[in-house]
Amino acid sequence: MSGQQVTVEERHAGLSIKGLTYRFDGEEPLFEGLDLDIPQGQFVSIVAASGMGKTTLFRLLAGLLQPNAGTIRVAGAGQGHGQGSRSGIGYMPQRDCLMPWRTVLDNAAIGLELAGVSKRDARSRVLELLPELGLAGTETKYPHELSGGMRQRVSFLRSLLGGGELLLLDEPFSALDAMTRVSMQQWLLQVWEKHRKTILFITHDIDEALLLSDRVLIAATRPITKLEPLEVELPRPRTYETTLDERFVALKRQLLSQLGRITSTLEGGNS
Ligand SMILES: Nc1ncnc2c1ncn2[C@@H]1O[C@H](COP(=O)(O)OP(=O)(O)OP(=O)(O)O)[C@@H](O)[C@H]1O
Repeated sequence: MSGQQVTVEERHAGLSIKGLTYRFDGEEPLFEGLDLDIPQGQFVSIVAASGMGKTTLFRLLAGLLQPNAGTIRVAGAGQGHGQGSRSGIGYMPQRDCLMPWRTVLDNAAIGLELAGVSKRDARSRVLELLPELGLAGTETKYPHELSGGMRQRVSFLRSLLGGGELLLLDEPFSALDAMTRVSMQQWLLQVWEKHRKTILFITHDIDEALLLSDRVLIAATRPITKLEPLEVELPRPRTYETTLDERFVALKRQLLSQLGRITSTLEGGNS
């Protein structure tokens, strides 16, 4: 596939997927001929029913699974298609997966160390960023000494430092209580507005998807052959007040109606 022509659109994409097809052995396909282009620096959320393959998509993008067909290009990442995990992508799973025996400093530094940065340089980069991420003074603490929100910030920092231009965030706030979740959304918006990485974000929470994203993608078919886009043209910077804006409410109504139509189609198709 390396000899394929690359279009201008693909060259400016943070992520470009062409004809992605994947099925687990002996199972129905989850993706069939899926195309997707995400411009560099956009914040995009995916909303899909449980079990449709969101986490599998992330594992394909991270190179942890290999597609049956199709290509995946990530700006700044190593290979587009092949064996082994893809470098240049930060992957933050639902649960923080911090190592309990490592301090905040050493947990956050590991992504850089794995990328070949010396331990000393990795640590000084982490120390530089801790205050900005609301983690000042936590460097010698262990994960069990932190709140859930703080653990997710450390996990995010590790992904930010270890990854390149694309961050994959798999329902990172789903295990947090409502108040912590709201403050983590504000926090993520501020960090993203400063660093402007391309973010692909999985969530089941419609308000969260609309508040954070430039575009929401909805999985409309099973197997997923396309993702229906909803452009979120709300001004930035956004705060929680944005969720009270009438334009936000109108988008939410539109998204709920799209989801309702899709759900009835999927249920009808599966019966
Ligand atoms: N290793 C595997 N082998 C076979 N089937 C699998 C494997 N991993 C996942 N699946 C199946 O693939 C489908 C998609 O799984 P996936 O975890 O990607 O869904 P999801 O959309 O992320 O779901 P959720 O929202 O519930 O987390 C599910 O039916 C799941 O049972």
